[in-house]
Amino acid sequence: MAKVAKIPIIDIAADGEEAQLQVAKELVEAAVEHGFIYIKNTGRDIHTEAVEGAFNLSKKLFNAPLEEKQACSIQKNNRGWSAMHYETLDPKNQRVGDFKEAFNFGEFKDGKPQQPIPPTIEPDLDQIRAFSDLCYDMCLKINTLLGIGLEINPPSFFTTAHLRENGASGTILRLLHYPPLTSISTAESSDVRAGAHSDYGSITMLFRLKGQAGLEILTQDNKTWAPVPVCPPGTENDPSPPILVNIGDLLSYWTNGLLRSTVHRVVFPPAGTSAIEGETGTEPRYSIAYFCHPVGTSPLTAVPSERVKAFRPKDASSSLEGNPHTERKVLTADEHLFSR
Ligand SMILES: O=C(O)CCC(=O)C(=O)O
Ligand SMILES: [Fe+2]
Repeated sequence: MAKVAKIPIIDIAADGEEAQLQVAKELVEAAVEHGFIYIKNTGRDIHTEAVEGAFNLSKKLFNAPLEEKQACSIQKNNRGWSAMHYETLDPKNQRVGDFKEAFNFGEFKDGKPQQPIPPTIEPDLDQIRAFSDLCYDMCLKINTLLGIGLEINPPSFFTTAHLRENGASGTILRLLHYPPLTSISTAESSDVRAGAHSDYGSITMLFRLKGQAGLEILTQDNKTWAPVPVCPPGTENDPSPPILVNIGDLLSYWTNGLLRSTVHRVVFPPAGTSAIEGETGTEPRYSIAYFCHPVGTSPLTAVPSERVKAFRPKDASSSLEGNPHTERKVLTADEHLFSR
């Protein structure tokens, strides 16, 4: 049976400068070592009702008539609905596309979505906006903690680059729906719910539901897949499962590879056996991801942190070999995104 992933659990709801510094250091170590971090959800930053409300809305949206969803099909701007098998995250290893459907909300402007919305959820737009606002606030908080933990001068370096008032960004709130194994008669062992990939942006915040297995990360040492429990030991009695935060490619690039962007995927858990007690793949699975991106025009200039400057990637074949801070062309966040 696969060993579960070792991912640190951090409570960022610390008050006082000293406690905050401690949390910031832990967060950076987790981002360097694992690229994934559980943020304990005691309901202070994102309350239970907000998370539950978002999942209820997600079910409502995916249950909407097909024509409503089709009328909002995903556009070049990465906003809208993607149908079952539309996306293939790991084309080299997948026979068919991902067994999932998704709906991407881009940033709202003046309180309004900038994309077609299925009429079924039109009355719920304020709720969606409020939920993305909570995610946005938490994204800023994590960016500030990373700045403190990396001893960046000023510590607001990453946070400033994410401020909405400074312009539009590729930030996306994504609702995901994965059908249960039982409703798919043709699934083969190579079929996955979401193929192996790393995320593009700065950080991703992932919300999952208790009991719903599927997410795995690629371990660094022996390159095996390790399942990621929804509620790791110590969080079982929290009001909501922890929020899983991971470092995306942009932030890894920006920090010269110091912060790790980790490959992950979503699978059909093997029938009958359960790698994680209390989790199965027999129900439809829902998850919600908030992909943070800096403002598109933000230049990804050298990070003013001694630790980042001194870091040399271990992988000699890496294109980041030698600290490129002094040599490489400064990309903007949008240029980095479009290069993907
Ligand atoms: O659904 C999940 O657990 C993960 C989804 C994911 O990795 C993604 O959408 O990038
Ligand atoms: Fe992902």
